[in-house]
Amino acid sequence: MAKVEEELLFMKIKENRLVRQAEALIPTPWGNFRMGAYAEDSEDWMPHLALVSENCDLNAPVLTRLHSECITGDLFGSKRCDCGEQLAYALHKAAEEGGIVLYLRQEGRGIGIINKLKAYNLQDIGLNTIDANLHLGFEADARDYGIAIEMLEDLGVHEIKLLTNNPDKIEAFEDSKVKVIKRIPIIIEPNADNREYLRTKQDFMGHML
Ligand SMILES: Nc1nc2c(ncn2[C@@H]2O[C@H](COP(=O)(O)OP(=O)(O)OP(=O)(O)O)[C@@H](O)[C@H]2O)c(=O)[nH]1
Ligand SMILES: [Zn+2]
Repeated sequence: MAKVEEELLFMKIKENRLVRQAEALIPTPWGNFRMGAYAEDSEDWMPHLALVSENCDLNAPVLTRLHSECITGDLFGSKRCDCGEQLAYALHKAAEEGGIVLYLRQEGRGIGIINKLKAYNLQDIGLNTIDANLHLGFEADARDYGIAIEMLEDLGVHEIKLLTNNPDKIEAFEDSKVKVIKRIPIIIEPNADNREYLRTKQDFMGHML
């Protein structure tokens, strides 16, 4: 690609920033949150969501969770992973001490629900969560956390206490204006169905479990 074309493309990418399209008060079992929906355009049906608890001080270091969508775990309580319980815990902590839960539309570590279901079938015949992704022609983890940084910048957050066990999420903030001043673990008791999955995250993805 010619240099000028490259620069134009770069400018275009930079222009396509997420915009808070709408927001509203959402009372939950854990407490009241303001939910903001972020997308590049208002027709987007899958915007990323920011849930900011009503007691959140955006000027202080904010307890923050980056939660990637997992419809099987978050909505239907699938025991194949720890997502549903992690989401409930994050909302509870955010409501308790003031905080933000970013609900990122990166289902299946960025491969989408159709491919995640295919990956589950491969796991049922012996592949682990990483190899199943690779077998389908994807990266082990196809997520990009730049969206989360954009959302936090929009909210005026400068420092966060990140609720995670995933080193990639911490690394994603290294060159950003938003600084991770602390990591808070989010450990869910394993069950018979997710024990192997959690072990793979620990042994091969560097998760601090
Ligand atoms: N491709 C694929 N995705 C999975 C599988 N199990 C869970 N997921 C997805 O993994 C993602 C879990 O992400 P997060 O809840 O952000 O957590 P994490 O990356 O494990 O890191 P933590 O912050 O430590 O919880 C969700 O998008 C799930 O849909 C699997 O076996 N295969
Ligand atoms: Zn899950």
